[in-house]
Amino acid sequence: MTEENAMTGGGLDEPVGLHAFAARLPGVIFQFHRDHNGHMHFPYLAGSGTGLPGIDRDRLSQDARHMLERLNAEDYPRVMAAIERSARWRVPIATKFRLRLPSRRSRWVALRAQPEDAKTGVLWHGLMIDITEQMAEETRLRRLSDTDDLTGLANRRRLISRLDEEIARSTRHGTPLSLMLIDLDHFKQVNDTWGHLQGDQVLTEFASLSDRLLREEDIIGRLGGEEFAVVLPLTPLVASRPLAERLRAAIAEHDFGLSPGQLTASIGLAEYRLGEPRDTLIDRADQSLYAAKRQGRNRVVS
Ligand SMILES: Nc1nc2c(ncn2[C@@H]2O[C@H](COP(=O)(O)OP(=O)(O)OP(=O)(O)O)[C@@H](O)[C@H]2O)c(=O)[nH]1
Repeated sequence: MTEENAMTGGGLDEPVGLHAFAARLPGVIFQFHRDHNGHMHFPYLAGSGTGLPGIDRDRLSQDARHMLERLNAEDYPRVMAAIERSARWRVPIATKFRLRLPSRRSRWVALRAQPEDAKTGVLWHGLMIDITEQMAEETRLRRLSDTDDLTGLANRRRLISRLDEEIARSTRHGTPLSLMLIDLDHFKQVNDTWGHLQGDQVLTEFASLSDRLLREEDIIGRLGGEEFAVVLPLTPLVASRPLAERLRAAIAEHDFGLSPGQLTASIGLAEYRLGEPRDTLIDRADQSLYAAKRQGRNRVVS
């Protein structure tokens, strides 16, 4: 599109002014000013986004707080820090935030702005664009890539990432953390006797049974095949044992639609030792699990 075309309304001959053109943009362009006393306002603000309910352009031209007050509480410190960093080092702002609307719904907004020195402070030239739909799609994709297809539990990647987060938390605060590995016993026989589809059904049912029995803060995931893991935050070994025992008993008693005494599980436990690598913790839980299998299965070993 040539510049001349861009300045004509709907591609017709009638020319439109820059402001009318800006008002039609699917977003917002702005100038944002912060004076030496920290007062902020928008000397220029245009675009279709300025028509959002609750956004008063005239008030914003006097005082930016009218918009900053509408930022989601979680995002507010991050946005303010980005403005501060940009003002101090004259680096561009690139951030995103949620803007609360009067309907109590909120929209995700991406913001890019370039700072420059102004006599009275710092002046930014920037744009904002609504990215609510993209953020929803991103969340959906992340959930898909984090989830085990068959059982709907966290997959290995997600579980290991949550384990790493909990290890970091435990290291920082000195709080206890345990890891439980669960392996269904003789699962090959389930498949061989009842067929692979029934095997899949058992795995799904096992997943929802375990999910129901665990506490809200416990994180269960499927490591692969018939092996599962549970990250138990704020839980020392002495407290994880009864939990594992309850789970083991519930599995042994549950009717999976196979023959009686049908399905059992072996469980290995280990408590995180301050400073040990994540894989060492997994190895120790795995050794406990192996011991449970060796000792006859359908048991908990720590
Ligand atoms: N139906 C089904 N079976 C699976 C799936 N993933 C792994 N398996 C089966 O799980 C079985 C695991 O067998 P093994 O590793 O020999 O262990 P096991 O028979 O459970 O014996 P122990 O663990 O020693 O008690 C294999 O037959 C795999 O095919 C799955 O997604 N669906």
